[in-house]
Amino acid sequence: MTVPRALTIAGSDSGGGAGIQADLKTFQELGVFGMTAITAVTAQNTLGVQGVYPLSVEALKTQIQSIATDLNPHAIKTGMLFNAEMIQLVSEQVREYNWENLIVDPVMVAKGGQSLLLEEAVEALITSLLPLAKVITPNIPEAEVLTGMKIVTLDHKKAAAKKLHQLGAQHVIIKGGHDILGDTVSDLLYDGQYFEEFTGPRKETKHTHGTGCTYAAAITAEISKGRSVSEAVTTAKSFIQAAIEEELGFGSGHGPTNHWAFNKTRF
Ligand SMILES: Nc1ncnc2c1ncn2[C@@H]1O[C@H](COP(=O)(O)OP(=O)(O)OP(=O)(O)O)[C@@H](O)[C@H]1O
Ligand SMILES: Cc1ncc(COP(=O)(O)O)c(N)n1
Repeated sequence: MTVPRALTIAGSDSGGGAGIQADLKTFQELGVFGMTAITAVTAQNTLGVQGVYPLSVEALKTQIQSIATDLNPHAIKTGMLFNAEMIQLVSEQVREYNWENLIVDPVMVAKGGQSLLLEEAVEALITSLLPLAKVITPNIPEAEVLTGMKIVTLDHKKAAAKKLHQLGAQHVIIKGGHDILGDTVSDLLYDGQYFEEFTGPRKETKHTHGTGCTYAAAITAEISKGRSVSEAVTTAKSFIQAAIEEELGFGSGHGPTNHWAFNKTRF
């Protein structure tokens, strides 16, 4: 039996709700062996980001090399990439190792508003990494930055998804967490031909730290098992819905989601 294996290239969140920690917990819950290449160490809790300590480009390069030359991941996810040099390096390595199952979560700012990607790195993300992505998972503000378009209506979302596809991403998912408030939250998937919506009930809660990381990690885990993008998003939506609904409720600010809720509801 082949053990599905996934690599996350992202920042460490000391608070455990987002970044590398959210990715590993999600991989584990979905039965996938997780590996990591860390871009930066952050000091965070539910109140915000108290420090960002990027690693050297050399340190990132060697981590990815170690994994690529021995452990053969079936899918690769990127999260916080911090600067243009790291984006350039990851793009080169994705090409060098012929990694086709690349899921790009274009992390830009944390919930509390602190920057996790330098402004001058956005161009590198668009020109170097986006064209290599099998799936890109921006939230609405990230999709606005990447496309230069204002997104309010469903038609705007569709136009932005088309533009991101034209820029080279094979599949685009524009997430609805930041949508105008309603009873439901809808994520829009575009594969270059068809649109598909994934909709669930909106939970009124402040405990949404790491929702984006967790969702993209669940998509990555399912793709590492050989699922189609649409199948992977279906599972990921159920995973994040359970993780938000069964909230853990600790921390004085934006608390983490519940990574074990999905399996608890199934068994
Ligand atoms: N209040 C909510 N209730 C139910 N589902 C939600 C809620 N908020 C976000 N989601 C879902 O969580 C996933 C992540 O969406 P969101 O738009 O919040 O991403 P994000 O902004 O990148 O996350 P993050 O806040 O971690 O940066 C999507 O599937 C979205 O539909
Ligand atoms: C290391 C790291 N990566 C990603 C996020 C985004 O998550 P959120 O927007 O929920 O704070 C984060 N806070 N920290």
